[in-house]
Amino acid sequence: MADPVDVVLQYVEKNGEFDTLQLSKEINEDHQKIVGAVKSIQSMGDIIKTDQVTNKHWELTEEGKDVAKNGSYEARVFNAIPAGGITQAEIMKSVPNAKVGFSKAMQAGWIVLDKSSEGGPKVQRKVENIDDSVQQCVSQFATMDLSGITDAQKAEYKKRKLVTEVKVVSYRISKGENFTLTISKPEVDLTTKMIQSGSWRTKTFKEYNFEALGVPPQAGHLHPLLKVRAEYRQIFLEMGFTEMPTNRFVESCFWNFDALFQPQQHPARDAHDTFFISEPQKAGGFPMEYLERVKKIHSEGGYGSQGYKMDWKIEEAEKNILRTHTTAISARMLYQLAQEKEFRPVKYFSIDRVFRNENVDDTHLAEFHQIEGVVADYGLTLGDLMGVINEFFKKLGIEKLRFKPAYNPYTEPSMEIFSYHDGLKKWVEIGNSGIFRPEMLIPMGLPKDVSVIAWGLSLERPTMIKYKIDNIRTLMGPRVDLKMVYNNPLCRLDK
Ligand SMILES: N[C@@H](Cc1ccccc1)C(=O)O
Repeated sequence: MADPVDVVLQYVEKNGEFDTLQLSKEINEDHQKIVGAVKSIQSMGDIIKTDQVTNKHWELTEEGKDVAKNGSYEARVFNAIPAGGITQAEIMKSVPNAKVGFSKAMQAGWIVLDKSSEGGPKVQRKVENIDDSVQQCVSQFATMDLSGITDAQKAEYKKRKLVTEVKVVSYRISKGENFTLTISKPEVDLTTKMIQSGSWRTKTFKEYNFEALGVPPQAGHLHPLLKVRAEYRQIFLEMGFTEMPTNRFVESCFWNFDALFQPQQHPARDAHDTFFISEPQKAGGFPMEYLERVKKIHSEGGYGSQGYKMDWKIEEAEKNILRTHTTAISARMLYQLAQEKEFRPVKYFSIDRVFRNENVDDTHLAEFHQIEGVVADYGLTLGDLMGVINEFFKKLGIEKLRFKPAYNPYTEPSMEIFSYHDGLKKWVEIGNSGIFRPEMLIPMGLPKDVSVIAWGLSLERPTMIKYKIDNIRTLMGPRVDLKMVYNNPLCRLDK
């Protein structure tokens, strides 16, 4: 088409007043293009007057079009019934959306299910003729003349997704004070040429539009997991915790299992549950005196413990794996703490990735993130553990907690943490916790009257709940849609 700005001006000159939708129809041009022209004329002063109008009208959906053409599903069910009746299974096969059609036809009293007929129940016609008022009504929606159609019918067909109500914003245009047919488009850029030739002196320039939205900056966007991680980190920091350095995915069995008093025959150390590294296969650089004490507690016991009374082999401890929990880092940190001249109480946390050789499904991946909190101090008790955990979850807005006795090789007692999920209306497991065993702490060199309480949970579970994601593969892995990352809002865990 000619310049849409000219088209609009000519049209208003000819017609005096008009609606942009009317023009769009008449010259068969995209309405948005005309609206664009109107807005650009608007920006040049009072050339035209504009009034925004909101129009609503009904349109048939694809399904609605099908019903208008071929009849309602209930009529199609009715029509598909031969003189002798038909089984329900056959009806279901022969008509699209037969389930809906069947129940509507039953409701209308058009058909019956005759249980007494030979060879099993059959669907029979109950009346001779039907009047397919749905088809008639829906067809009427296409004509834009809705006389005789009640609001209840409109609501019903909308609910059945046969029709939709569409809103279109258009503009009524009339001449303004400074109406003219010949507007010269103002310049948008001051160029070198204009300066050199001096032509800028006589040109008009477009005014700055300070209301215009800027171009969204091409900045990075945090993934939902990272947003939720930032919130958890904030909570730990508020509670005076220090972050542990978790920058290693490859860990030795020694720190991942042995230091945590996990027996060498434990099933978690199996290739079914753990990823073993082939290159390099072995780790080294262990603090040997400590390693000897770990060996001793496993094989012979000590400090009142019987140990496992089994051979402890360094070959097992040397194996490199992908860490199965961040508790390996807690072990390293506690060992380091024990090497300091004098014991000082600490509160540590970490949030990072761990790996388990699991079958992948909607809620499990072979890697996920663990959130872990550890407190070491003199004389901590189970009451302290429950207290910190309550405090921690309170900051997340979770107040209904229950603890259930559990088993971990490295904690005694151990407790699973459950919280009442208001949406699911049941208690769901949200974490695991315990008091680290003396068999783990004393070989490290920590004083005997120091106890260490700890708890762990996954980052994925609260993130999925927060962002209403029900398949973990939407959140992690090759199927992640970057739009999901761009568009998801920042989070507040307690909201
Ligand atoms: N490491 C445990 C979590 C945990 C951490 C600290 C104490 C007790 C349990 C797990 O993987 O589930």
